[in-house]
Amino acid sequence: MSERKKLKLAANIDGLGWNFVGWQHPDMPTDASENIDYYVQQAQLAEAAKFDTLFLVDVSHVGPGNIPHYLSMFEGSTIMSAISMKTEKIGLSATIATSYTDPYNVARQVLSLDKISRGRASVNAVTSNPGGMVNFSRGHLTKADQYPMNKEFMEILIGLWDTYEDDAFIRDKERGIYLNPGKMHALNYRGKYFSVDGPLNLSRSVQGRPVLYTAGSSATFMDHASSYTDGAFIHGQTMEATMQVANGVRARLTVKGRRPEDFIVITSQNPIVGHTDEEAVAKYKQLLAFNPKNSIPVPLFFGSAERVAAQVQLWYESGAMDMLMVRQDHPHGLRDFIELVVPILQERGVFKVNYEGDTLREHLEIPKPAFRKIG
Ligand SMILES: Cc1cc2nc3c(=O)[nH]c(=O)nc-3n(C[C@H](O)[C@H](O)[C@H](O)COP(=O)(O)O)c2cc1C
Repeated sequence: MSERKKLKLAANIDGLGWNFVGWQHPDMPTDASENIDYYVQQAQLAEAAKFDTLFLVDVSHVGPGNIPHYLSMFEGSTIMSAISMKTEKIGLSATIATSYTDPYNVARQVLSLDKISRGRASVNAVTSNPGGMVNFSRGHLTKADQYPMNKEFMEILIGLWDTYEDDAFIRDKERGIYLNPGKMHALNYRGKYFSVDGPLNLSRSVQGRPVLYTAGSSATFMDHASSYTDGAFIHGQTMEATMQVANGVRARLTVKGRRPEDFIVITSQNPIVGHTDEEAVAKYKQLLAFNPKNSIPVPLFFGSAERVAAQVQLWYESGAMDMLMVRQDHPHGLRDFIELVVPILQERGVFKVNYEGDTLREHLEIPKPAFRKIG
């Protein structure tokens, strides 16, 4: 365990929360999911608590039956760009669906976010629900196309981010030399779904490349995560089930000659925390009372701060997660976790007390990838 990095924390900025009723709470702005002031407030709260990154999960196809948050929420890279100007250290992550956009656009958006934020950008590149095909002029494609597209997408993204070598730009006014053209590389990728020549018109990231994640549960997801990404967002109903997926991804990393220590396994929970168990139960019941027709599952991380801190530590130490993503069920879910649980984790040496670097890769304790020639 000597190489074990500290626990990482992510705050999922989920506006109105992950249920149908949180928006009715008196302290929740009813437009929270598209309210810039609310997002900035949550981001600054997480940064003050030294969270490693912000996260925004996404949806590509909605209808009136979705949770209120999904019905009116910001697009990820747009809101993360705005937040980057109101924060200094915390990482920024948007989710994009590789089935519903072009890799050239995403490479450019995310590397722009990386430049704007001075090395804090990341992207969660998921296949998404096949229902979204109809919104993106891709009604001729099916679920069976999604992972092959995802593979091509990842290869192009990584390739485009290595368009320029680190020292490609000379920018010497006296000599009138802007670029060393020998250090600019085209991609010339030809796939079944995407065809991209490159080069991309942005210099290399200070963190090598923006951090790349994906999310899923299948064997194909694990193969893609272990081949291409820096981290994987997984889910399990229990700690044991989560550990099984985590270990599945780690085993594949090892087979491919990668170090699991250089990879971030992420799982999300919606903690409801109180000073005491009774206080947490009261918060949960308050949510239920807003609309008795809408039940909310009892959170897995639930109860007094001591109890929840012990759960977090156990999940982390047993390898079920490297990073906990905190989502909100209760409008004070993030604040309560920060005020009550984080100090306990810090006191036990599980979570850091200060940022030790500037880039997201430094926060995550994962290496800066060396430039790799493409094309
Ligand atoms: C933990 C987790 C998080 C996910 N987050 C998103 C998301 O934010 N947006 C989205 O469209 N799909 C999301 N998905 C769905 C995946 O993109 C994918 O469509 C689904 O998991 C099916 O693929 P699989 O069989 O490999 O799991 C998520 C899936 C998992 C397991």
